[in-house]
Amino acid sequence: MVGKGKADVLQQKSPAEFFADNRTIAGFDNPGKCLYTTIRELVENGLDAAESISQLPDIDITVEEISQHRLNKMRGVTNHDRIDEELYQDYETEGAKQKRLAKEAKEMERLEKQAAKSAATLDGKKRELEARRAAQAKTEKNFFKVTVRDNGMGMAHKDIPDMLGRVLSGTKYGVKQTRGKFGLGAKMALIWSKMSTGLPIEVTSARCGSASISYFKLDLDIQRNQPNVHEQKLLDNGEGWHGAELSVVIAGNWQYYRAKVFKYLQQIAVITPYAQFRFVFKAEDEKSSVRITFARRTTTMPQPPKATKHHPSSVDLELIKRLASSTNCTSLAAFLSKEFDCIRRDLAGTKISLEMRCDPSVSPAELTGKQLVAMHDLLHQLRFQPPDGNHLSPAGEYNLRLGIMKELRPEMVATHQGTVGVHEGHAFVVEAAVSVGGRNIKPGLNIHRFANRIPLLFEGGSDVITRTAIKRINWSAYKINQSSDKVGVFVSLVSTKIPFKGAGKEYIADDVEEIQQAVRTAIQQCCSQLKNKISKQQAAREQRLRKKNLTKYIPNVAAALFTVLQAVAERKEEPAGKTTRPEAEEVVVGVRSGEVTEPTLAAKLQQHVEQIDVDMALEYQLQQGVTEAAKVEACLMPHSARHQYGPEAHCDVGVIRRLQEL
Ligand SMILES: Nc1ncnc2c1ncn2[C@@H]1O[C@H](COP(=O)(O)OP(=O)(O)OP(=O)(O)O)[C@@H](O)[C@H]1O
Repeated sequence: MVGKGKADVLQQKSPAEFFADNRTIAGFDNPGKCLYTTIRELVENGLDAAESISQLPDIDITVEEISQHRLNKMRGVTNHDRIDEELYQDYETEGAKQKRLAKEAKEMERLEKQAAKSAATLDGKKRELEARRAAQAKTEKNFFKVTVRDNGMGMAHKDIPDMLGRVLSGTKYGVKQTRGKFGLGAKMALIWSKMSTGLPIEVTSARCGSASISYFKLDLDIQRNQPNVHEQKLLDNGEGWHGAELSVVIAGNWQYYRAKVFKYLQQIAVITPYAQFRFVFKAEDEKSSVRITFARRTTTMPQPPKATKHHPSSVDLELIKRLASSTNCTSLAAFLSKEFDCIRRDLAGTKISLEMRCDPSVSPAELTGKQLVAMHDLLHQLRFQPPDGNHLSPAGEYNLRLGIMKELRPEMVATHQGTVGVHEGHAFVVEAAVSVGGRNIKPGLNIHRFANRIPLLFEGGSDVITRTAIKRINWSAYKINQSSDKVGVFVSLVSTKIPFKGAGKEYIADDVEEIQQAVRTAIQQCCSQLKNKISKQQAAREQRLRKKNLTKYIPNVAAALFTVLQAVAERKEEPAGKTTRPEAEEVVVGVRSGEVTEPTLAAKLQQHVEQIDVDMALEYQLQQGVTEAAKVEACLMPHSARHQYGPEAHCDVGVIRRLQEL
């Protein structure tokens, strides 16, 4: 008989244990990414909290570097001097150090020699070396205290331990557009803090109008998935503050991820220009500290998203069972019309019940398992109005444009907001902006992705927005060169259900046909608007170039012309049979009298070039068509009852009417 091995023993894991073991799923990969995701999760909670009470968000983010020595002090661990250096990983004998330095110098020398032969090889090698160094830096870790403070709705005292100390608990599970969704982010930051430093989270929070401020120091019992409160107290809220401040001490890597953190902050400032973000990085060495403020540029906030009901075609069997057992409705008819979106009263009252072969007055709680299965099938087969999307809260073209102008200062930008689409019974809206030019923009497509107004910075290659922009748009048809022009593509998707891949909310699936199509249409609409502007800009550029070229030759032409004219002027007699035109004769006389000189000729030529410029501009306008709508009445003197129109003067581009006094 084979005995049961240890591996066969049935074990169970709590959700907290599962996520602690599989941190990557939630975006907590390496120390650097953990620092980035912690900041992101706390900032997004702050934004959700402020927007839910229609408060212009004020978010303060502080990342404080903490040395191992200070961390040990915080943890109450005694700092010991090393007794035997050789036992440590970072130990290097003097000989080994010299050997390493010599090897590195030799490698550099070799690379430089290669440079003489082929620049490309050197580039490749350098990149290889940099990648190796980066990979090393990525896994290096330091310690940081991350604190995020907001002016949102705050949390009720009694709920704080569960909200922040129990994985998969939150207030954002309803059918509502929110940045948070899974009830996981802040807890993952705490789990990482427990795993990397062993320190608890500190929370200070007050609800609007609350006389006290709640303070908690707590951590999470990972095996039991339960909060473990170390300390709690109520402080006086004399100043009537509301909001939350969360603080965790975690391992991280600032050096490698600082660029990502700044990019994230810049992107979130683009999509939320009505928020103010103050970021401070306090380094151990004061010189390396950083302070950045992304100032609020508008006080116009999008309408807050509203909670809506489940659309009948979005519900699964389990959800129907849950709704039927928890509803307050006492009849099937009321249950269908009150618990679901888009089911008309008349349909719910008779027709659907009839199709289900059920009495409309039967209590939902009394429906049998089979009847619930029949209801589920039916709800997916019947035709209902799609959700109208009024509950969604896109950033709005105004905000999107403002954010882009503020952060990137492009030469031109076009925006478009698509109509409401539906995916699995969930409404969605796609907004897009395409910009050309601007500061800190690389040539090519610079794609910026947002989902429920969160910037997405990782896994871009698999995302529906990136793939659509790169593969499904014919940029040249819009006079945009996708490799040499500095193009910014901004696409924001809002929905009550974003098809994210993974709990880390890093990219949107590319397999939803409706979303793919809506993203494509939104980008194309922006491109069409830009095409017109780009054509005009190109024509103006060509014109400027032509003028520049003509102007360049004026001195030489004037000199040559003047030499010829001088020769003619010095001639005593005209050759026989040759008659000179009177205008030419006039010029020759001018040369003789000194009235026409080389500079006057040059000035005349310049005047002519300027005139061509004006004529061409007018001609261009004519080609574009001066439409009725484009005509503007301009009065050059006060237009009153004492005046009337006199005779009209017509020219190619307009009509001038003289005003006469009566
Ligand atoms: N700054 C805050 N202000 C008010 N409530 C907060 C704040 N931070 C967290 N909460 C509450 O705690 C809950 C849990 O937050 P957590 O970050 O763990 O998950 P979430 O935001 O709901 O979802 P996700 O995991 O998708 O981010 C939130 O649903 C919210 O109710």
